[in-house]
Amino acid sequence: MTSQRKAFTASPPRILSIAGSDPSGGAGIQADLKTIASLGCYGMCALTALTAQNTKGVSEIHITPTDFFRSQLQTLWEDIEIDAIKIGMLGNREIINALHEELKDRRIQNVPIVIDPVMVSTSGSLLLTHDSINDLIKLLLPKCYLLTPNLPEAKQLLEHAKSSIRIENDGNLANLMLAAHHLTSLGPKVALVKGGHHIWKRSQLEANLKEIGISVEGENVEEEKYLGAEVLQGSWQSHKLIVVRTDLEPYADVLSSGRHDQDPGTVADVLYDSIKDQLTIFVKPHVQSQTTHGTGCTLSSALASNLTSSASLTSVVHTSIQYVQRCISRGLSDLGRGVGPLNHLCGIQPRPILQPIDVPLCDSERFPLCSRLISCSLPIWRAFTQHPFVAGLVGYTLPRESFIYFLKQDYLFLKHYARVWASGASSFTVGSTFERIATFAGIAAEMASEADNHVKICQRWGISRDQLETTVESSATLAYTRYVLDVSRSGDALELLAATGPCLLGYGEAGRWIKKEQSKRGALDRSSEQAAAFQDWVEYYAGEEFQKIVRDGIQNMEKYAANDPPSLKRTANLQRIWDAAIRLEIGMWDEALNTQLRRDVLSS
Ligand SMILES: Cc1ncc(COP(=O)(O)O)c(N)n1
Repeated sequence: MTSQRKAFTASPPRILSIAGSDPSGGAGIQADLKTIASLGCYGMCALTALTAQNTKGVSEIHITPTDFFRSQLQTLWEDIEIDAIKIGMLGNREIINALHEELKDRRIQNVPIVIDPVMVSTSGSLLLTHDSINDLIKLLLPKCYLLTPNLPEAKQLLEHAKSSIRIENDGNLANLMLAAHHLTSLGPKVALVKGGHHIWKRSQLEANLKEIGISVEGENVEEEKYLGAEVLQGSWQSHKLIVVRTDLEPYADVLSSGRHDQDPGTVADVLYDSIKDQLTIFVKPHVQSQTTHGTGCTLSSALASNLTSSASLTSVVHTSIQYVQRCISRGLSDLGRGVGPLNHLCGIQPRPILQPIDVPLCDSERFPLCSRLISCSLPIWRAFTQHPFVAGLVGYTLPRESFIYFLKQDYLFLKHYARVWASGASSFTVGSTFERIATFAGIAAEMASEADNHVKICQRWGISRDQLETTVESSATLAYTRYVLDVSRSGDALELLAATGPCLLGYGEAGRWIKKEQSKRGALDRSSEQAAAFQDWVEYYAGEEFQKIVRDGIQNMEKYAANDPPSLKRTANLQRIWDAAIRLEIGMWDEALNTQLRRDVLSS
């Protein structure tokens, strides 16, 4: 049982939180692990300290003995590859020095490190001794990719580092920008200074934006591009400057329990990316809430999780901020008697329409629609493209009967798919041009060639085309194919592309993922008939010919979207279709893995 489970394990991105424990579950490693899991990643932790605390405050702190702290890390390094690290409460100098030593390990040299410089808890307890701040600056900031202080913490760090820069604590955007910029000279490549302590009237913030040369109307307003935000561009003191606003209607409706009066107040965070020399101001509505315990922990672990995608830094930060905003707005206000925790798991309940973007597969600037659809479906997207069925093809541990079962069903599936494209080519709608007819008919023809590949693989086991043709269609195949046919008849071209996109893009990604995983394992024994058949399948989907079809498919979708940019409502509908198709894809693979159970009810 154990080894079988292991054979089918496809790990999601692995995030390590190095932080303290909060037994009330709102902050520290407890918040981190919930955040990481709800963003579709696998969370681990090494404890720097035990605290006794609840929603009202911290009553006691017990710092982990240094040797034991190091031992936790070494035990992880020697076994598990880590994709991102988040560092939170450190407690004292001994822990900082021990961590500094451990971070020298060559196995984690390229892992992005996010540091939340936790100094004082919301309730006022000291979580880092004063004499530790210089060590934090000297030993850990040079290792840091992304530092996430709030403005008072940023000010303290700069003062301890004897920076010549003086920051006022008034939330003025210029202060946030100066702080973010100067903090990167202490080592971090990127600094995100959180301005949540200062609540602006929207009109004041707009005046402040104007003062620094960003206008809210006019030429530098870039149209919303599926980002779920209004994006403005400009410059400040020779740095490129972007403003991402989610405080304006209709974006602000993401906070369903927030206030909806004229001016609910606005807060701003500032990011400085020293690699691009670019500042980004994230302006968001102030969420009227008493449930903010653990906000910093949650944001930094969301950032570490989202950094494992290949999204641009701006969209990683935007995505993470939006996640935290939602968790605060749905916070658990009556959990205890003090400051309640965020609702970390609200993100895995049915999603509101405007999810922020994040781009695991394609570039958000060149492919805004596809990257948006993928990022908003990320947990199920990963469950699909790295499904245990797919994972079983990496080392050929997938049961043979599951594979054959799937090929037979997929053969039927492809036939219905060809019908879908042919009907898309023949339907006469406003967008019915020769180009569209030719594209759609061309895709129908590609289905035939994919089906031929299935026939070729099946022949290895003496299964003929006739047998494939007479296979009984399973419930998962019926559900998926008829759903797509339904969309093709009742929807427009873009909806059809959203329904079929997961199949095309997902198989392309699965093929590439299997090859990548195989290359990590070194030489595989391909001498058995089974291994050869599995590998034929892998090579087909990872091969350049299929990958080109995927790229063309992405471009085709983007072209349709660019010609007739979907409104927010239509984008939300495309997302629903896309998500449904992913769930149906997962259903086909689930079913194939459960063939033993089905044998009695389906003739093969
Ligand atoms: C273990 C631990 N880590 C971090 C915080 C800071 O969180 P907050 O500022 O919300 O109190 C905390 N209270 N406990």
